[in-house]
Amino acid sequence: MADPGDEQRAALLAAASLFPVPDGATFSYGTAGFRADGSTMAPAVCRAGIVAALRSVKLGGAAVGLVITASHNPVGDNGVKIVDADGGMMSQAWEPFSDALANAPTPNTLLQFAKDEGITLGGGHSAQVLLARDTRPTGEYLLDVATKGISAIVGSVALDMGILTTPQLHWMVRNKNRGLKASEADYFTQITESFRHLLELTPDDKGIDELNEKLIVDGANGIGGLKLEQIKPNLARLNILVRNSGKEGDGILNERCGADFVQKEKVLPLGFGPNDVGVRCASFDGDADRLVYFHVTSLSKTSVDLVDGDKILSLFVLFIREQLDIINGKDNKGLLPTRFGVVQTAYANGASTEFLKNIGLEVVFTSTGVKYLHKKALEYDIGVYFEANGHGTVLFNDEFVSRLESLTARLSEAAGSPQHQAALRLVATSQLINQAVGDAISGMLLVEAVLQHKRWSFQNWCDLYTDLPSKQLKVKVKDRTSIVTTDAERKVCQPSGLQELIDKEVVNYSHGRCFVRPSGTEDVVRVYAEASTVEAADSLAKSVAHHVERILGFC
Ligand SMILES: CC(=O)N[C@H]1[C@@H](OP(=O)(O)O)O[C@H](CO)[C@@H](O)[C@@H]1O
Ligand SMILES: [Mg+2]
Repeated sequence: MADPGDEQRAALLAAASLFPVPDGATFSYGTAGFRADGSTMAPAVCRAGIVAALRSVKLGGAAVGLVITASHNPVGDNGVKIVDADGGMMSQAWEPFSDALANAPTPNTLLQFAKDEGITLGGGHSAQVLLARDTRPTGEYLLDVATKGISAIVGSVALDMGILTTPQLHWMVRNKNRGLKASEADYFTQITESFRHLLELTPDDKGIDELNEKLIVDGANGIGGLKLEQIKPNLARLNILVRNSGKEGDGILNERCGADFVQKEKVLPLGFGPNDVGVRCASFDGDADRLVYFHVTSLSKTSVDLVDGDKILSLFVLFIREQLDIINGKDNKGLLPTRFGVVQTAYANGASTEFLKNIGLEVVFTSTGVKYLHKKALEYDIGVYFEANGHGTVLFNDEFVSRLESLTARLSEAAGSPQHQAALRLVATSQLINQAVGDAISGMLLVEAVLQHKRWSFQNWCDLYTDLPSKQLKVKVKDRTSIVTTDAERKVCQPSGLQELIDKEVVNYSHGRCFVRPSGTEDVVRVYAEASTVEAADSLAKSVAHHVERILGFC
């Protein structure tokens, strides 16, 4: 009888030889998967398919996800990201293996890894991988490549879920493994229904004025705008207009539009202009996992008033805190004692952190990248996390949701009481906001529901606090990895002497703050500086960038 190991080895060799790794490949899983020019991605995507299938086998056949996307990057780029069985990012413990495999010429790395991990290939657990892609031109081809990689693990099944936003696929994987409804139609039903519930729970509902109902969304010419168009008719009390919608002929993906462009450049995306003054606008990135808001200002033709991830987080925090205070009283000793935490990164504007601390919240910091923030936020009953660039969500712990649901059932005897209403609002929030990952569409609906709840205009929201001026620079150096950081990337520990130089610069500036770190997605060192004026922030960033260039060697 043939050894099942032989069949497996032959399948791996066949897939690997279809997409040989070029000499000197240096793929790195990075902050958010493998990314590069789309035309060069096939070898890494094929191997990511193998990793995803192997991960599923390791997890006893639970569904794992694989998305073909390069998010906010230019249309010619593409990438691949693996979604773990809980709907979150792939376990970090598997990243070194993924790197090794993506850069390895033969399948031996995989067979050795499987052995080390105690995974029996062909041992009865078949793998299940759900696939999706965004709208990039190389997407269809790369999805096919990923399928071939998945098939190289004998007995595995690849399920193509279609063209989706990244958060939709995360949601599907999470739901499928929880035995819940997991189709795209189910996703749409859940978010539109919970949005409607939240609106029904708005206090003193007098309806809202026409201007506040209007929302213009910049879809980055990606998948998010297309999906939003689909659910628009089911969204009560919102008059949504989608621009850069991703429809044929509308414009190029992420080109001078989208959340990354608006947040970094602080200028209007294409398609927006003076006629939009006074209207609330939102912007998604290319795969719709980032969300920012903005206003067209009457002062300048191009600049925007930006509401970034930090202010979205602050709005969510105020809303949730209000509900918790109604249920528990200010001392948190009432019917539903709650561990409520807020997670940010070093890129959070200092004014936002101060605002959150001033209202008595526990704020913790992690390294850059959703995988770190998400993990931290899971430690709380309710954990809110956001990156300044608009990646983020609100996580409700399972045990807490059970307590919340039984409280809601108990309080239904006093239906309509403030406590019952507040508990129902929290339940609806936990169903609206994506529990697997940051999601521009569901995040936007929560923003809209909260603004209506508070009867707030965009300006009320903007005025929560004033962002400190900040500046980000990229420095190209010989080897960015020679920078090693600590304290959630806020301090440099290597090369020695660099932190002291940064400290010496910072003391010269009022409200000065500055840190440097190697990017996880680009071959650059990022410099971030904050100070009380735009000029001071620019100057601090420049001085520190010079030190980085001098010490690490400019290239
Ligand atoms: C300063 C910044 O915006 N960094 C981004 C960027 O990571 P870097 O490691 O900084 O390249 O891309 C990540 C993935 O999209 C995102 O999570 C992160 O916030
Ligand atoms: Mg994205």
